[in-house]
Amino acid sequence: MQKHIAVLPGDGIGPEVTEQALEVLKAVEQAFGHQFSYTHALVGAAAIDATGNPFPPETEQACREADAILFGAIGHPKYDNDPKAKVRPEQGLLAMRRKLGLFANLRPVQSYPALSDMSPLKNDRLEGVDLVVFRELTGGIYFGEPRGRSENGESAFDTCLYSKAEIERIAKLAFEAAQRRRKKLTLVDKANVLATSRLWRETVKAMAPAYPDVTLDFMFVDNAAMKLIQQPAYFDVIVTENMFGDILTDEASVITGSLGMLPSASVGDQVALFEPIHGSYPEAAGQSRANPMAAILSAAMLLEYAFGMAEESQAINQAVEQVLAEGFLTEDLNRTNPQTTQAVGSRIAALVKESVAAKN
Ligand SMILES: NC(=O)C1=CN([C@@H]2O[C@H](COP(=O)(O)OP(=O)(O)OC[C@H]3O[C@@H](n4cnc5c(N)ncnc54)[C@H](O)[C@@H]3O)[C@@H](O)[C@H]2O)C=CC1
Ligand SMILES: CC(C)CC(=O)C(=O)O
Ligand SMILES: [Mg+2]
Repeated sequence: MQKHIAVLPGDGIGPEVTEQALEVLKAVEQAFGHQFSYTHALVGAAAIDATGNPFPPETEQACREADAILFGAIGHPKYDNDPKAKVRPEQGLLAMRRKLGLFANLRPVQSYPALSDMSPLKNDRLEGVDLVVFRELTGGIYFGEPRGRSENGESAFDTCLYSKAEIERIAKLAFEAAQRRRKKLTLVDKANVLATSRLWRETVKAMAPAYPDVTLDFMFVDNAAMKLIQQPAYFDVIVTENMFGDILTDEASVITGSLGMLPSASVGDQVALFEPIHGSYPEAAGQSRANPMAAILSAAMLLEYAFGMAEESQAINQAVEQVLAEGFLTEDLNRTNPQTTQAVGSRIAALVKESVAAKN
């Protein structure tokens, strides 16, 4: 099958983990006889350095012309450490999500038995953890206007804004996912305090009768943060607003043992984008120390969701599980004998090819 992928490596570890995801995609092409073409484009600090714009028009065009987008990560300390910076890499990420209409970010979380020693959670809490967070991605406090500083600079403000339509479109996807899974949906909010959360609760509750096979419950975000650690297997599908989903999923990554394990899919009405949930991890940039699995598992999600290639996606997931079982891992998951980013990516790519060759 011929497909076209826009590749946006971004900043920090973004390029090195994306390179490994590409190596694995090339292994899939070879093993399954597909032909993918790739267009590389700039985003984030790399795009600011080259063009002054963190999401330049050429990048937007490359995204719109693609069948799917593979994204690494953005962010650079020179902006993080400058509160007065006029333009920031993160604006590129937010603009990309908004302009491409990527309103739902699906973040699956599962426990891997091979990593149980790396998770701070006790083994009995890890059993059967298989949940997915539907994080709203183009609304809420990351986008609401007005925002800024008071004239005397002594105070600052942000706006959290949601419309019923924004809530309904992501809740629909979350209800449908719950129907395909264990039929349980949890809305995480702060409806005891926030007006936006009360709108979320009212809107999602009103939709529930259309999904009679799904059990819907509600949980305050502070309680959810605790429950994710105390009893993660409680959850099936979580739907939540932008900032709560952002924070809860970094927290949920400790279930697996590393932030370098969680992939995601950002979907909307047009082209979908696939990205690890982690950031640009600047401390490790250029050192081949970062875990490439979140990026590689994002490529597996791309194959399944954007191209309908379930078997190909499964081949990657199985190769990752095998590498986990072998203990052939980067330093976040193997402190005594760590492998490089590149070695782990190449091992997964080789296993994909071997597994397909063994079947033929
Ligand atoms: N989607 C994106 O592009 C995101 C970008 N950022 C940006 O990234 C920069 C750094 O932000 P941080 O808060 O430090 O978040 P981060 O996700 O880059 O790193 C936090 C910590 O997680 C671990 N980690 C992250 N990715 C890893 C990987 N692949 N392998 C092993 N360990 C990994 C490291 O211990 C690291 O110190 C900032 O500029 C921030 O704005 C942050 C989050 C998401
Ligand atoms: C700029 C941030 C919203 C990025 C982030 O933390 C994320 O998308 O997970
Ligand atoms: Mg985040």
